[in-house]
Amino acid sequence: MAAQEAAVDSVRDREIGVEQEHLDQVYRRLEEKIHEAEFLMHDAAKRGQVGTPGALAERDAQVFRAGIHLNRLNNEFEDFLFGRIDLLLGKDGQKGPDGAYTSVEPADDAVGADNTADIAETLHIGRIGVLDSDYAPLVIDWRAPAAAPFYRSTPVDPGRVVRRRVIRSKGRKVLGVEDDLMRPELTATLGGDRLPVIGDGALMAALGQARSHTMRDIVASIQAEQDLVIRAPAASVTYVEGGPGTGKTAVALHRAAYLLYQDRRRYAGGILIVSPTPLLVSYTEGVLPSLGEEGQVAIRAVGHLVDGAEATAYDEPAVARIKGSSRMLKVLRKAARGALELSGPTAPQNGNGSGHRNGQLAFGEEPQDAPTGPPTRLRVVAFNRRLELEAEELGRIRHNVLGGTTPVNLLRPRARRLLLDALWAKSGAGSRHTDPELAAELRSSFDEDITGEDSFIAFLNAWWPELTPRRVLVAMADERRLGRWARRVLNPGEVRRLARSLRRIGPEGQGPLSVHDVALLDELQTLLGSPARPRRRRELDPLDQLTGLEELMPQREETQRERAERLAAEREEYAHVIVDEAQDLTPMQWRMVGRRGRHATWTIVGDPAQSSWSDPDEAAEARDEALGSRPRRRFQLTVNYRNPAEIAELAAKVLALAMPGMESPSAVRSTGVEPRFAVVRGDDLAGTVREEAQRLLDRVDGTVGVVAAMNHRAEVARWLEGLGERVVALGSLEAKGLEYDATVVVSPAEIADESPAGLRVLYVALTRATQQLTVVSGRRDDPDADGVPDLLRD
Ligand SMILES: Nc1ncnc2c1ncn2[C@@H]1O[C@H](COP(=O)(O)OP(=O)(O)OP(=O)(O)O)[C@@H](O)[C@H]1O
Repeated sequence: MAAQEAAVDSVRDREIGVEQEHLDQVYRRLEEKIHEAEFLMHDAAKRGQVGTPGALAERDAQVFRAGIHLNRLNNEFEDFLFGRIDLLLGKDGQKGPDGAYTSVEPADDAVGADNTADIAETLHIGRIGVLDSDYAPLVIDWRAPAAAPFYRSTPVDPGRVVRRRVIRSKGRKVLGVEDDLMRPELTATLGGDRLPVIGDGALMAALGQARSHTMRDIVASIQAEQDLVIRAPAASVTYVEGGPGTGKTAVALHRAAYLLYQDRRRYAGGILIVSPTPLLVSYTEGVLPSLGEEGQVAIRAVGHLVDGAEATAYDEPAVARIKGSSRMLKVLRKAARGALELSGPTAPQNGNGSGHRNGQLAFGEEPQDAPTGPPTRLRVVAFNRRLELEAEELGRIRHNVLGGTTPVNLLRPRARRLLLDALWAKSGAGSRHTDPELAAELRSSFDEDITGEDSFIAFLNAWWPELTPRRVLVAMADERRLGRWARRVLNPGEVRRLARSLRRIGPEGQGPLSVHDVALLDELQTLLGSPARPRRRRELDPLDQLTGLEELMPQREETQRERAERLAAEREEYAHVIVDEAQDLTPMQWRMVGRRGRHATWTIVGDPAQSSWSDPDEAAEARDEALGSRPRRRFQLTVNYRNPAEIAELAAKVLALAMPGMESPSAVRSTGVEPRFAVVRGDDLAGTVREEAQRLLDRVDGTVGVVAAMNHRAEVARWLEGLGERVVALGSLEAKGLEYDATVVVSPAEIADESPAGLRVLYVALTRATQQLTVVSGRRDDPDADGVPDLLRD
């Protein structure tokens, strides 16, 4: 027995040695490339300014890229090389651009009659591709077509793959190998020797690792059903559904990296990943650089999509429901136009006391001011005559201009023209000349006279100010006014709630916003429009005045980065939009996201069973509107890689209540550790929660998440003070998409009662742990003798 183990160990060591040799070769090759690039640079520098600026820049860029390459390999990638496949002879004998044979199916004579076969090709898979000096592949990029069999091959459908190997490495050192045999019936030889097979369970090893506060990539263990989604052609809409832990977020991120690799030019337009919470953004953000992509991908929380507006406040469910509903569109349309008329002549209001009597006052220079109402009369002097427009005429003109759907801020020139027309008619000067040319001349000098007058400019600024989205939102905080704009759309109770919630933004519009407010601001921006402004002149680019190479290096690096950042900041639309946790977007949020991908292709991942939006049908309708008639490809992910079976089973009880008939994904592993139920002693909820968190901290190496109802999260954070950085307190809605080694779920009943979608939110909370779960019941949970709360009993 011992001898057998020793033999296995020696085969393992030998195989590790084989992979180590290969990795050494890869690094040697990379260093060679760096040297080549450095030589080119020094050579170029010696020859001074012989090359054209373009050629120098190109060479310099090559050095720059090579430097980044090595830097990354040395520092960032713990496991640069992670896979290998040993393949039978292919059918067609064609090579792809990466030098590997591309056919998926084996040649007819690849396997002998006695079930023996020779390995015809061995490919190593890594985070980026490396070719040797003869352009033969040393490492194939994981996104290349030739790497697909590494993920797709299964014993049922092996293709050319005989042995699939996962290589564990750290920096330049190979630590271990794990093999799967795809064709166990074969006797395969490699270079005359029998093909060895080492251990199993590469996936299980990956899943068993402790969790940290940031997500890892899954590039070494992507599963076949996930790979299909990652590599799906980017035409139109790719729609992915799957239960908790099926890898939707991981797949979405890997897909972004794949798309960029596969068609860099097309996606130079940028990829936007929309995430539900800033917590999930910071959890996932690190994954892309490790996949070999950065710069072109923006990961943003749905509350941070509008520049200059960051959602920090939380709306109670009843308010969120109003703000998120597509009914708001009607209200906002009215408000965007109505905000011009605040307590004005055509709509007398209780108002904020209009200080403006006529056009002589300096009106509304600060559009950010709380609305004070427009002037009621225009007085000017033209051709030595005093001309006046009264409230009623002004109202008529405004009404006239506002007909149609043109954004309000873009209508100002039209309003100005109609004012001039009305004044011209008043002046009677039109009848003085019958000759059209003379009449036109007279008219234009009349216009010039008036528009040069300070009082006219001041009047126009006050009567048709440039409206900002915030200003309109502030105007909506007045309940009576909002009632008018929301007539027949919202009921009085809804108007009251909405107005009260908007008062949080304050009269200056600088108070905290919620995610739902941000979608309203974005809609208003579209309804109001931005008047054209003179463009800022582009700064001189140092590359345009290229002189010498050496001074250029540091400068160039900086300008490249700056330029990337500037482009990202200016970007309003993207070439591809990925929506994570798509089930949670409200109709108004779908509109906001939709505007950022009008010409984009889309990847949408979500799980209806985890929706915290109370009316999933309405949201689905808005989603369909945002996506238009683009054709959809649907995928389903079915395996839960996060939760052990013990936790998944418990969560399935809540799923059955929340979405009867909906199937749970099947858990891929089991730990033998059942969820634990704790009951609060006396009234000491704080003590019990703290104790359970401490208990779990002692049992796992990684993180512990404590999930409670939204309105208890601050309190729970205080209970956990001093327990260290591995433990985090979360509100139920913040837990979305995250995962921990262990979780404590505090009072399921409270979470479930929190909102109409409460059971689905509870389902989310119960599916966050990779190893252990404790449920703490309060009195409201009605626990039985074993501490199992009512909601989680059979
Ligand atoms: N093929 C895989 N290999 C290794 N780990 C995987 C694989 N697929 C998923 N995982 C891991 O499973 C966990 C869940 O993945 P992810 O968060 O992407 O799931 P999800 O479907 O978005 O879940 P939820 O809907 O609950 O947010 C992550 O830790 C992820 O790294």
